[in-house]
Amino acid sequence: MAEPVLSIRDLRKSFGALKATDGVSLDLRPGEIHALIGPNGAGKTTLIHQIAGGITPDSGEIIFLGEDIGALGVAARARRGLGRSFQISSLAPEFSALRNVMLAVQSRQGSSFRFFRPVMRDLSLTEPAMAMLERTGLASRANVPAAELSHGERRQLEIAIALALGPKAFLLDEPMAGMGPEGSRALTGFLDGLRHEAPILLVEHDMDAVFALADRISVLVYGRIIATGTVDEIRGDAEVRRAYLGEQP
Ligand SMILES: Nc1ncnc2c1ncn2[C@@H]1O[C@H](COP(=O)(O)OP(=O)(O)OP(=O)(O)O)[C@@H](O)[C@H]1O
Repeated sequence: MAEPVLSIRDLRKSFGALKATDGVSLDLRPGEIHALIGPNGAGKTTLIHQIAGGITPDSGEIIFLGEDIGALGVAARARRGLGRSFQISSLAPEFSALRNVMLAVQSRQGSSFRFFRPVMRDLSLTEPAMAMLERTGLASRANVPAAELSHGERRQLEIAIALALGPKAFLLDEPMAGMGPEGSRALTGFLDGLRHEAPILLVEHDMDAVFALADRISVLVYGRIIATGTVDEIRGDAEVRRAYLGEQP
């Protein structure tokens, strides 16, 4: 089997007496969507933040592309290709959608000197940025300020920005949240293709999306993974049904 792109080994994080991450190990393999599901407060977001670098684990390893990235900050992990889309605050609200993606393209290209060219006419930035907006279905909204985009459109913009950074893996925390049925369907189709570009660790409460997309699912309950398996294995797992799926109407 191919080497995992991302490997979490025995990760632990407590907040006071609360074990938010209690010995979590999981792999993200090339080409897969690995969904992380679990009840509210199970520790999904805390786990994603530890992988992205925003929260420091108490112990454990995070191996990305064969390298232990545990000591690196958020920006250094992103530069190595750990793409994420869950920080709406990372958008510049007054800038257009296009300009937001151009900033990401520019940061990927490095800080070359561009003092003599008006940025919006710089084709080396506008063309790839426009291509990302087209891929995420946002091209017709390219000139709209991020602040005026709908919630769903902002999620699309975050993904366009993540794509522009050339990720080798994606961390997506509830991309379907706040999307209508049509938006969820479109995003599901988009993510389906994206896995071949970079595997995706997907935190999602929308079970239709999870069951449609996931190659594997890990179920997190009280900071521990109680099961990892295919959609069929997880649906048929008695403990999972009791701890989580059974709660769903
Ligand atoms: N900074 C913090 N300080 C103290 N407790 C925290 C902190 N962050 C998270 N927690 C607690 O850790 C536990 C896990 O929270 P987390 O947000 O990771 O869960 P989650 O699975 O993402 O939940 P949801 O599905 O509701 O988003 C919760 O009990 C939460 O209250």
